[in-house]
Amino acid sequence: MSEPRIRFERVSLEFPTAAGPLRVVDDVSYDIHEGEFVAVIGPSGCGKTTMMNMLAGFQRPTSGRVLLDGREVAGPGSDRGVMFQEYGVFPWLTVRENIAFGLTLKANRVPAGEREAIVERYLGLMGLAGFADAYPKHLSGGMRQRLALARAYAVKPQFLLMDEPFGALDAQTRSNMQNLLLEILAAERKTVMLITHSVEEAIYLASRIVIVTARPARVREIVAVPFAYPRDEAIHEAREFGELRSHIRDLVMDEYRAQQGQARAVAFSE
Ligand SMILES: Nc1ncnc2c1ncn2[C@@H]1O[C@H](COP(=O)(O)OP(=O)(O)OP(=O)(O)O)[C@@H](O)[C@H]1O
Repeated sequence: MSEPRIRFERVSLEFPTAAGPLRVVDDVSYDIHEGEFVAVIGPSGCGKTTMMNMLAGFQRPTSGRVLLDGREVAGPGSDRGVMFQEYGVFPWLTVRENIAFGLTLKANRVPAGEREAIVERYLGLMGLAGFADAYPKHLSGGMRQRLALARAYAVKPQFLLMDEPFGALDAQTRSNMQNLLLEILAAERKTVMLITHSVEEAIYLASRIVIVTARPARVREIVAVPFAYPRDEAIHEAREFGELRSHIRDLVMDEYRAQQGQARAVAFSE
C-alpha cells in the first residue's frame, strides 16, 4: 500500500489545568491515504477537535507524532484548508472579500481575473450572491457557515479538515452542502478529515469512520463504509446503511454513557 498522506502515530495530548494535566487524546494511531475521506465521530468534548488541531498545526502533541506526507506537522500550512466551528470568516471583510482572501495569499495566489471567477462561482454555489457586499455580522449562522465553506473550498487545498462544517444548517441546506462537497471531491481529488456528530452524515460522506471513545479520545473502532463513489442519496435506504448506522450508534451511545458517568463522578467528588 502507498505511504499514507496523514498519519497519527501514538499521539497523546494533555492540557495543563489547575487540577493537574488533563489528558484529552490518548495514544491515537491511524492513517489517512490519498483521496480518502475519514469521518471522526464520538461524544461531545471527548477530544476530536484537539485531534484535528494537531493536524492543522495549531497544537502540538504531548507525545507521539502527527505526520503529513511523512513529515512531522510543524505549524499551519496552505496545503490544509481548515473549517472549524468558530473559525474561518473575518468580520472586517465582506462576503466577497472573505472568499477572495485566501486567493490573495502568496501560497495560493491566482491572477485577479481568475480570482473573480472563483469568487463568483462560490457566491452562487453557496447561495450568497445576494450578500456579496454584506459583512458577516449581517448574515445568519447558517450563511456564515456557508461562507466559511466557500473560503475553505476556494483555495483548493490538498487536504480538507472540517469540524462540524454543517452543524448550523437546516436539514435541507445541510443535505445540499453534503452533496456539493461530494461533487467538489469528485472533481478535485482531496484527502479529507471530517468531524461530525451525525452518524448518517459520516456514512453518507466518508470512506472510513473512526469512532473515538469518551475523553480521553482513543480509537474505539475504525469501520470501512461499503459504498462506492459517486454516491446517491438513495444509499440512505440501503440495508447495509441501516446496519452500519445501528452499529455505529451503539458504539457512540456506549461512549456517550461512559462520558456521562465520568461527568457524574467529577460532580460527586467536588
Ligand atoms: N486549552 C485547553 N485547556 C484545557 N482544556 C481544554 C483546552 N482545550 C480543550 N480542552 C478540553 O479538552 C476536551 C476536549 O475538547 P475538544 O474540543 O477537543 O472536544 P470535541 O470532542 O471536539 O468536542 P465537541 O464535539 O463538543 O466539539 C474538553 O473537555 C475541553 O474542555
